[in-house]
Amino acid sequence: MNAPQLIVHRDKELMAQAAAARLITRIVDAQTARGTASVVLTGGRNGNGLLAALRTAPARDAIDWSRLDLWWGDERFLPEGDPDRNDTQAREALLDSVPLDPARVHPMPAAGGAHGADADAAAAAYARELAEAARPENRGPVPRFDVLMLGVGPDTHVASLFPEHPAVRETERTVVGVHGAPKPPPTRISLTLPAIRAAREVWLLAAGEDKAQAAAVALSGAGEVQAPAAGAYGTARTLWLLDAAAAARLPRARHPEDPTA
Ligand SMILES: O=C(O)[C@H](O)[C@@H](O)[C@H](O)[C@H](O)COP(=O)(O)O
Repeated sequence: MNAPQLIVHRDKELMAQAAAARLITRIVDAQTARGTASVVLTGGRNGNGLLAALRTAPARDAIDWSRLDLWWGDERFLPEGDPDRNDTQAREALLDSVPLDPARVHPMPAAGGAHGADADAAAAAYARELAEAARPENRGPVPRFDVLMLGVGPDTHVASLFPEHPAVRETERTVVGVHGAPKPPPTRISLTLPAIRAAREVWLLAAGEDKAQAAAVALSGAGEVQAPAAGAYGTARTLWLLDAAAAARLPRARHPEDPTA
């Protein structure tokens, strides 16, 4: 496992803008090298804040939007178009403003769709979609994700993997249904840690003082069942993008001087 890198920005607005700029560069590098790029989106305020910052970024259209694959790390299992769905919020923040290829945007199934109210069946269908997109050279039954982004919850959850819940213990499946989630809504779909760890780069987004304890716990050597964020790392890079408030409880040794102070 590669050691997490930490970057601390002055405040959450600057963190979102800097992370958006970083994502543009990463996508352009991948598209230049391989003709395509693949990104996994996260829900939540920090994730949507990054997408909104990307929408207004001056270099936004350096990205070839027609050659970008978008997946989700988790989804609230609600009807299509529900305002609380992560994909609804992502479309409002960015996706409806850029010329993506709809065939390359992969939302997780909605409640009341092909799988009715069965979140487990919906999760299995998304796992099949991922497996179908995988190439022989990929690590397991998911495609190569260039960047997989994860908001970090105050309890250290990432995606819809909550401390001590069954989904965080999954070692085989890539996508699971989540029931009884402590963060509403209770029924969700989530990538599992094995799927997350297949990504080249995993970026964890944590801004706000309500994330300070979670960052300190996750970066202190806690186990992944107790602190799922501790189990989120990439094959090439693991990057924590924080603001000063979220970094406030990190031990000095883990708290790089804020380069933007
Ligand atoms: O479906 C969700 O709610 C998200 O995917 C979830 O994992 C989120 O990223 C964290 O809870 C952080 O959310 P905030 O950034 O809003 O604190």
